[in-house]
Amino acid sequence: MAKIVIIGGGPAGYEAALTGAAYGAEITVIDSDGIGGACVLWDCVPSKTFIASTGIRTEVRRAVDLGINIATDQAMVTLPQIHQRVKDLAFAQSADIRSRLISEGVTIVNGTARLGRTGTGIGAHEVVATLADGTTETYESDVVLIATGASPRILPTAQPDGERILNWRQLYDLAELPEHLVIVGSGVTGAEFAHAYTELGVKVTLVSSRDRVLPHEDEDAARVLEEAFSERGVTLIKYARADRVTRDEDSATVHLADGKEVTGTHVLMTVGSVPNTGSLNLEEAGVVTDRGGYITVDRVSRTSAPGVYAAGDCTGVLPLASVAAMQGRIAMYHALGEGVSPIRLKTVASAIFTRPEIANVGVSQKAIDAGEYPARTVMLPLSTNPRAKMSGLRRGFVKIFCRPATGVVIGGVVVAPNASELILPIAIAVENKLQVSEIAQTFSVYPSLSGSITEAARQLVRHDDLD
Ligand SMILES: Cc1cc2nc3c(=O)[nH]c(=O)nc-3n(C[C@H](O)[C@H](O)[C@H](O)COP(=O)(O)OP(=O)(O)OC[C@H]3O[C@@H](n4cnc5c(N)ncnc54)[C@H](O)[C@@H]3O)c2cc1C
Ligand SMILES: NC(=O)c1ccc[n+]([C@@H]2O[C@H](COP(=O)([O-])OP(=O)(O)OC[C@H]3O[C@@H](n4cnc5c(N)ncnc54)[C@H](O)[C@@H]3O)[C@@H](O)[C@H]2O)c1
Repeated sequence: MAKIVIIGGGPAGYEAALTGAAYGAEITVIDSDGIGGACVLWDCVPSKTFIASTGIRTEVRRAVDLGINIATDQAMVTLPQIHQRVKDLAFAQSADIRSRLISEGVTIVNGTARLGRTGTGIGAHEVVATLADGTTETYESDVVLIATGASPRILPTAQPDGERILNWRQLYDLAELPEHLVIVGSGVTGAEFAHAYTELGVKVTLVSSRDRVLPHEDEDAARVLEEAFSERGVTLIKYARADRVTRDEDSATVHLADGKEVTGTHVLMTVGSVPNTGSLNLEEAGVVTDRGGYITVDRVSRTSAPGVYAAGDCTGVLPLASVAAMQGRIAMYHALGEGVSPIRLKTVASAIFTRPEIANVGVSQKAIDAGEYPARTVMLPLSTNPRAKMSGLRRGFVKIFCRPATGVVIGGVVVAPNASELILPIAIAVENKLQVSEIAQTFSVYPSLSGSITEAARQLVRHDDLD
């Protein structure tokens, strides 16, 4: 029976553990903070749970347009209750995953691990764990998987103090809503929290180092979100780099590189993450990292050291829970000699949980416009969709991209309140190389937002002589 030690119990680590156990391997997971990892305890799950509460206020705000008169200020926010719900849900999910691992025969160790001796062959590796009581324990294994995730990036001149200068993991300990929240960084994390706090009635200023929010996402989608933000009173400061952040008794100030200042009651730093790889003893073990400290892996999660695999955010491949989990499973298939398909990032679906949500899959519009992929494209505004009209939705669209000659779907974007759900048919089409005609011929419910997906596909078919 193969002995496998997994360092880190987030999606990469726990999904790998379940896969390895299913194939009969003897699995030990060593985790320092809690099973489920940062994903479940501090990042993805808490933020989406928090956003679910703010979504209720979104509906209240919109209700008046549909003839239901609820004053938004009557929808009182009970912040401690929201925070408690976030924490309870995160801990319950962590406990669920822990029980599942134990029931599958996985050994769980609470400790901080690093690589010890590495070599090739059976029992060639040692992993040294410092346990909660300060003692160390050494685990021998045939295979090691490193799945240690990442942590919020901290600017030395903007140290979070948990009171006025915050990272996103400290938000759920605030006793009261900020009066004016200044968010530094307009990536996905910054945009999601700008949305959430605005919906809770907080004045938000978003400091973006680039020309727009979501610089890495679809430009049309980012424009829709910017319009929605502007309508809800978010102040967006573009081309602004934060040099440092200072605080006094009841305010915090972001000092920008051009000399200007932005003051709020609180500052939230969302300036990216750094991999948790600094104290793993990687260099001595022959595991190569890049300059940012991310572990270099191939498409089956192998590192440069034989028998040592890595998966998830510590590899920097694509920091999503779904990708971390897939990398972890692939590592186990490969290590255990099972059939394995290398990871395909072009089929990954992801979503940004703002209002509207932004979801995408496959090839991007930017890559098509740059000539990297020949494609025919369609962009269908949701304003023409009957269900959208009935629900009073003014914003959003569906984009589908397909190969010019064959009509094979290669990507798409959905901007809609539930885009994270609506992207699935396009993701299935991309994964299975379906043609636009196959989506077009599929019955969608009338009236439904998904009708815009079949309609967009029909518009592409119409111009496609060969299908
Ligand atoms: C605010 C936010 C929201 C997000 N929302 C989404 C979303 O909606 N959808 C999505 O797909 N992704 C989302 N992500 C990304 C997602 O959270 C990550 O991609 C995911 O957590 C990566 O999983 P992982 O297993 O690599 O690492 P993690 O979840 O970070 O788990 C790693 C674990 O390893 C432990 N560890 C670290 N070092 C050691 C050590 N030396 N010894 C033992 N244990 C160690 C850590 O404590 C942690 O428990 C979000 C990220 C952020 C920041
Ligand atoms: N819904 C989701 O799936 C979800 C949610 C959150 C995060 N994530 C994952 O995490 C990844 C990282 O997202 P993120 O937003 O945390 O980080 P990011 O690195 O994508 O964005 C950070 C932003 O901060 C800016 N920045 C850096 N230093 C700055 C400074 N001094 N002043 C002003 N701006 C500065 C950067 O230019 C960048 O645009 C995402 O790409 C995604 O894969 C996913």
